[in-house]
Amino acid sequence: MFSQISTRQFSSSARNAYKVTVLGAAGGIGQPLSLLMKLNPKVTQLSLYDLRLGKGVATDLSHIPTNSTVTGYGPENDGLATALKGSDVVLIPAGVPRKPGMTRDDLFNTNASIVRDLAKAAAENCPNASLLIISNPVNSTVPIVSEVLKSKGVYNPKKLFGVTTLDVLRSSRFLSEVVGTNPANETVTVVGGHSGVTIVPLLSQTKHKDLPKEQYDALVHRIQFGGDEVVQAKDGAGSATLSMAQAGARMAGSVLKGLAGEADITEPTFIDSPLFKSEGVEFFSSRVTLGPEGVKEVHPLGTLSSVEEEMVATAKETLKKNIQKGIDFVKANP
Ligand SMILES: NC(=O)C1=CN([C@@H]2O[C@H](COP(=O)(O)OP(=O)(O)OC[C@H]3O[C@@H](n4cnc5c(N)ncnc54)[C@H](O)[C@@H]3O)[C@@H](O)[C@H]2O)C=CC1
Ligand SMILES: O=C([O-])CC(=O)C(=O)O
Repeated sequence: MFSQISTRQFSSSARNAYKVTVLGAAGGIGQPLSLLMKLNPKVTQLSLYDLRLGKGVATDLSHIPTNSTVTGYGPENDGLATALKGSDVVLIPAGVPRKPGMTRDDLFNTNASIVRDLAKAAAENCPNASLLIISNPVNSTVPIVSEVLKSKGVYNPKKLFGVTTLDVLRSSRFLSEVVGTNPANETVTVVGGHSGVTIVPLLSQTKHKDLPKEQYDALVHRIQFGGDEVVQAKDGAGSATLSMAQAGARMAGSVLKGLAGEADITEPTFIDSPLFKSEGVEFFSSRVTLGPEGVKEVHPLGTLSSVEEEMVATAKETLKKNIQKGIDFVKANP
């Protein structure tokens, strides 16, 4: 009897105990994100890696009395490989953030090789893990990871996610400010990608579809360029970290719920998507239902207003270039 119970506890289909690894765990996003993962009851092993301070952050978090062990690693003694081994979910917020005047694409030269190398390590040490990419520019770093995984023969498109959840959080918040409601009751689907015009909030699918044009235009602009607001307010000290940690923890929480077999877990996320592949857009963010194998269902965009149709068309053109840039980088710098 006892052995039956223990077997069931560890069977992969009904599991509720997961190893989550954060790469870049000592950074502005990494620290609060790691804290939030420490508070998630599905996480029983939290593994933190950074070039510096990984062990310090882990020791600090390890004093919180939740049901998980926390282990910190640096690059010495094969720390990255050890951090990743056996991971179910890997969150990647490693890399440099923007300063005022920069676009996310300006981060490409620095962050592309960081993400490529971390993806190689993930491919070698936890080829079945769900990988959640936060490092910018997301529109290019996600294709970088897919190319690396393909080159290692372990690419599973159902388990690679670009984290666009912050756009979803901002949409709820900013919409609620305009219409005077509780943001907790405002859900907005955001599709496309994660930068400027590629961020397309589908406000026509909310109950506030008749906003006056001026208000609507200002709201869409604020959602698309919400990141700039934080970059300017931080004045050279980085970009969104705390709201991003909340967004990353929500996305990771949803992926974990999907892995655990919970029903109807849906999030917008930037994935290897069938929606516009025939038009040459390999990755696209839309609502995705998450399940035990990762992506379970990719939802179509649904009915769009004519303005949204135009925004999606513009997003696709920019996305094609951003995606190709990532693919070309790995081809030229394997
Ligand atoms: N997807 C999204 O919605 C958002 C993405 N971001 C992006 O997240 C990234 C991180 O932002 P912050 O945390 O504010 O930056 P940060 O500079 O505060 O932290 C980055 C951390 O990454 C570490 N790191 C650098 N190279 C590494 C490597 N090879 N291996 C492991 N760790 C490494 C650094 O040591 C540092 O601790 C940036 O690229 C930023 O643009 C930021 C906000 C929102
Ligand atoms: O704006 C940035 O550079 C960081 C980011 O992606 C965001 O806040 O959405």
